Amino acid sequence: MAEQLRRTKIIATLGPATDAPGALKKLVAEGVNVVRLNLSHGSAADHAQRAAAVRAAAAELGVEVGVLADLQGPKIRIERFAAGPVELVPGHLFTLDCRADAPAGDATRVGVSYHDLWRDVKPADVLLLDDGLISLEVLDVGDRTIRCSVLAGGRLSDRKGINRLGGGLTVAALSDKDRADIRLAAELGADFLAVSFVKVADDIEQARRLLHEAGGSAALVAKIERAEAIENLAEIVDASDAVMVARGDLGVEIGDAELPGLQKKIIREALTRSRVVITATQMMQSMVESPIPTRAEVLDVANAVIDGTDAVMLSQETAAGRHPDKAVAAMRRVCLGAERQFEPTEDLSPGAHRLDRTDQAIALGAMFLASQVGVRAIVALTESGATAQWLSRYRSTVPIYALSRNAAARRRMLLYRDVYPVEFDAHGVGPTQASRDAIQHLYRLGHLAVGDRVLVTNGDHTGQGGGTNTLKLLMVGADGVAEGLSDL
Ligand SMILES: Nc1ncnc2c1ncn2[C@@H]1O[C@H](COP(=O)(O)OP(=O)(O)OP(=O)(O)O)[C@@H](O)[C@H]1O
Ligand SMILES: CC(=O)C(=O)O
Ligand SMILES: [K+]
Ligand SMILES: [Mg+2]
Repeated sequence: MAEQLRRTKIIATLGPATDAPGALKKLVAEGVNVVRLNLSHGSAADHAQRAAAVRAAAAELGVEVGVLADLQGPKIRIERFAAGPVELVPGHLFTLDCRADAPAGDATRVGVSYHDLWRDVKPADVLLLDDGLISLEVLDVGDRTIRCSVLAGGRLSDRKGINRLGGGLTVAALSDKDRADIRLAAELGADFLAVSFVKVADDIEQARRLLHEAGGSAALVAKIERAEAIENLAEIVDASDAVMVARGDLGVEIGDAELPGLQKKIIREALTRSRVVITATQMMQSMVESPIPTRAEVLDVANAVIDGTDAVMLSQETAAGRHPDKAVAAMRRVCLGAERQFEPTEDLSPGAHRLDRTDQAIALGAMFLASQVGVRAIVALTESGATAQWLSRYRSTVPIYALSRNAAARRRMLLYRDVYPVEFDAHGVGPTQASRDAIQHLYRLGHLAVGDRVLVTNGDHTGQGGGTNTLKLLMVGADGVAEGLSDL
């Protein structure tokens, strides 16, 4: 039997743990499709070096890997400790020092990045640190200091985030650092730009404008991690290319008990609006230390796959964990298992997905036919990747080979569930010949075999983005030469 293709895509965050010699290459070999540069940590030089290193590793292995740059956004963080991580003990006092010149922290106090924080909190507020692993209750607020009692303690290290339970603790949408980082993302040639703490569609439109001004062409990812983003979900999804269920901050802003329902809601909203969706944070958290995931983590990753996510993401597990490559291997294994055991059921009735464009209609036609006559694959000849995006919004079991000469488009398609981008240039031949050449190319690569039925989508004019307007049903003949078939 042919090796099972993995349909769900894997994103891994880079960091100190992936800087070790050979570490990146292992990660890529284990199946990472896209790497995330978290612009909340490290210098521009670190990110440039990591982007170059991952491209070198991918080239060496003969695969394509995309780069996602994740803006810090208006996240409030603690500053650094004088002598490494501290241990917070429940019931003990801990003070947040909001002065600009606060000294490096210790087990009793630490500075914060937002110097007006003391104006925004009041006694009895609960502050959550490190995505909720540690919590503090505000006792009193003095001049530039917030005195707290530790509710849930634990190890606290430099630059962890602070949220208030119930939300509402953030400053303006795009900071000066974010603006500089958008220019950095353009310089690095990032394939995806993730915008943190989005509240309204305009946050995405602003980021897109700044990115274009800087010469970037990345796809825009809206991180859904605030209460306001849930209220404005439809307009934000429409304004973005992809959305991320950013469970770390979302869980502390809205309460962790709401996460399962919100994850399903965000994934459904993304798919029906023809957008891509990433599920992120603490998916394999115990693997920061442990070489194997917990049962709960296995179920969590599998459930995200069953919910219909395009991609699952690793954060600290790969950025600062002890077993980055094992975390990727575990994710791959669990995704494959979930994909084997659960047959997606897609609603192909009219109205279940939006149809605004001809290429979307062709994609629906292809999916409907695939479900009726049974095909080995859908082959999409695509310039911009748009047809592959529309095809992949349906949850089916048919692999979609997306053939494009455009490397940037191929890397963007790396996030789409069920889509396998393949480099292919039709070299100016007409559409009929291009479809036949594409099938033979996939046959020679070993993706198709004699006797396979395939659906091909194409445009009347090859090399035109958004021009897909034809659908063909063909069979692979001897030597991979396509033949028509009259009987089903
Ligand atoms: N590039 C990096 N350099 C140093 N440490 C990193 C880096 N990336 C991640 N880490 C460590 O891993 C932890 C978890 O990674 P993650 O990317 O989820 O960060 P975060 O600060 O929680 O994220 P976000 O700002 O996106 O909410 C970080 O808090 C940090 O301790
Ligand atoms: C990824 C991220 O920013 C979060 O989960 O909060
Ligand atoms: K970030
Ligand atoms: Mg976040």
